[in-house]
Amino acid sequence: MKHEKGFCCTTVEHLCVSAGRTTILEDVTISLHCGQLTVVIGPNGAGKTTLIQALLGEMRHTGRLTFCDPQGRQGRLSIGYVPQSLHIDPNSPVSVLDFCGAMLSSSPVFLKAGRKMRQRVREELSQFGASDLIDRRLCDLSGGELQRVLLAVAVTPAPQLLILDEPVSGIDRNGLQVFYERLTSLKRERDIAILLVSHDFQSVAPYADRMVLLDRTVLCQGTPQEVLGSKEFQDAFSLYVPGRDNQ
Ligand SMILES: Nc1ncnc2c1ncn2[C@@H]1O[C@H](COP(=O)(O)OP(=O)(O)OP(=O)(O)O)[C@@H](O)[C@H]1O
Repeated sequence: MKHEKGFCCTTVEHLCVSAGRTTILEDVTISLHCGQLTVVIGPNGAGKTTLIQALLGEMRHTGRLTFCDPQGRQGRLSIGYVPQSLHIDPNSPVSVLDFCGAMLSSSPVFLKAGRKMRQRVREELSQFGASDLIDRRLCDLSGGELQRVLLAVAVTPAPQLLILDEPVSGIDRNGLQVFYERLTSLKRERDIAILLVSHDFQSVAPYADRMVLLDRTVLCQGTPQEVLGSKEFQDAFSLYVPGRDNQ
């Protein structure tokens, strides 16, 4: 049965991460709805990257991460991930086709993709305006080009949750808008919950459905307007806003 859009939900409950005696994240509770873009913001060292690592299971944590369908049944959560950057050997001969083919088929990267796989990769890349990159070497791509390729791989097949860590570095203003518009189409057409960590909260705000202000714990969450207008936001970024009570 096809579910109604926006009704599936990934819930992060009471997530805590410690390193030795240091508590990096404490009691983080967030709901991430399918078809919505949730943007996590916070000052440097707030724990944004740690949150992503914990959600990906790369960092030990306590708390629960659950996925529920519209009937409230718990299911297995599939996650797609686009990292902030990827270290690629500048001499690596691996092409975009080699990389995507290996990711989509789980074959070793040295096995050349056949005609069918080439067609499939081209189709996936075309949805992100990246089909012309198919024969380029990965190491020759710009930051923005690489992000598009990684995004195409991360959403094939469509995960329930897509996590993006600061994917805008290396992308200019125009590229940034196109990128956010692509995310908007993605969440609508594929009904994916998207979690985006961003420093550029002003640019991303018009595209965000929800915003979470993090600093060790969740200080504030709600619509972008609610969060960006909150006292917690002002305090976290030490802002003085003329015309309002800054006490
Ligand atoms: N493995 C670790 N052991 C000890 N401390 C850690 C570890 N990983 C991160 N930290 C500390 O946890 C805090 C949060 O780090 P994190 O990188 O998650 O923050 P962030 O919000 O992503 O920061 P930025 O915006 O600067 O990238 C920092 O003070 C960092 O030094």
